[in-house]
Amino acid sequence: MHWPVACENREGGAGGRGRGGGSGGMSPPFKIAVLGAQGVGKTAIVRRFLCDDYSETPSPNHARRVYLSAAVLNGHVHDLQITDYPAIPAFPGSSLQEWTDSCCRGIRSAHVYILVYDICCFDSFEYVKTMRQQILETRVLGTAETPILIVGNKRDLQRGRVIPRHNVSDLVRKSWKCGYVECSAHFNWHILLLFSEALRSVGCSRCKHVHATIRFQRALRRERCVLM
Ligand SMILES: Nc1nc2c(ncn2[C@@H]2O[C@H](COP(=O)(O)OP(=O)(O)OP(=O)(O)O)[C@@H](O)[C@H]2O)c(=O)[nH]1
Repeated sequence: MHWPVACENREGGAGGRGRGGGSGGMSPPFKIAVLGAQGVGKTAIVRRFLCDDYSETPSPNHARRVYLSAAVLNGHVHDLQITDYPAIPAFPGSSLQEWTDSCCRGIRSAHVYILVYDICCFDSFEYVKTMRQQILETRVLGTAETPILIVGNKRDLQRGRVIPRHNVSDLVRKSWKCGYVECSAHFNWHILLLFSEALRSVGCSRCKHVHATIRFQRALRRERCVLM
């Protein structure tokens, strides 16, 4: 199994362009929005995925960070735009609100939302609940299907879990009809899986017949699993 090892992830403003290669600029990037309460590990997850990097020092985000990467989906290279948003107080209810708050730019047109909570923090799950509800209520009209993936981070702190896993999983999968993944950015558990799930859900809503075969640029190495 081979995949590109060069890392071309770029960090910058929303004006960042897709890669010159990849899909050849022909198709828009898959836009992935990572949301969650403060300190749940959004940045840690994104950086672990893109750079295999992890820091124990909290570095609160006050602005959104946009990263570009790529994934091979069923033999085609797609640009990925992953945006790590700060803990926004509410999902913007209109385009105007979205564009007047620089933290929120681009959020309403994401193709998939990764909503992260800390399995040891009840309030962070409440945040996810609220955010999901607001996304469903306020998304851009005409985008009926809004893939949302719920992610429980800090799985390594399992002993401090505040809601039993099966309760959350049942609620999320059966009632919300969303995907659910638990991960640890600290130990790199299920980080690849969660982005694969996110991409799969975008593939499914964009193109029904896609049974996604996914390889990520740079994100797969050595001991990590290969998803085919
Ligand atoms: N034990 C453990 N700690 C984690 C994990 N992921 C993140 N952390 C820690 O949680 C703290 C917050 O992580 P961040 O990635 O900055 O969280 P964030 O959600 O981006 O925070 P804001 O930008 O403030 O919203 C840091 O000290 C991380 O080291 C994890 O999987 N396990």
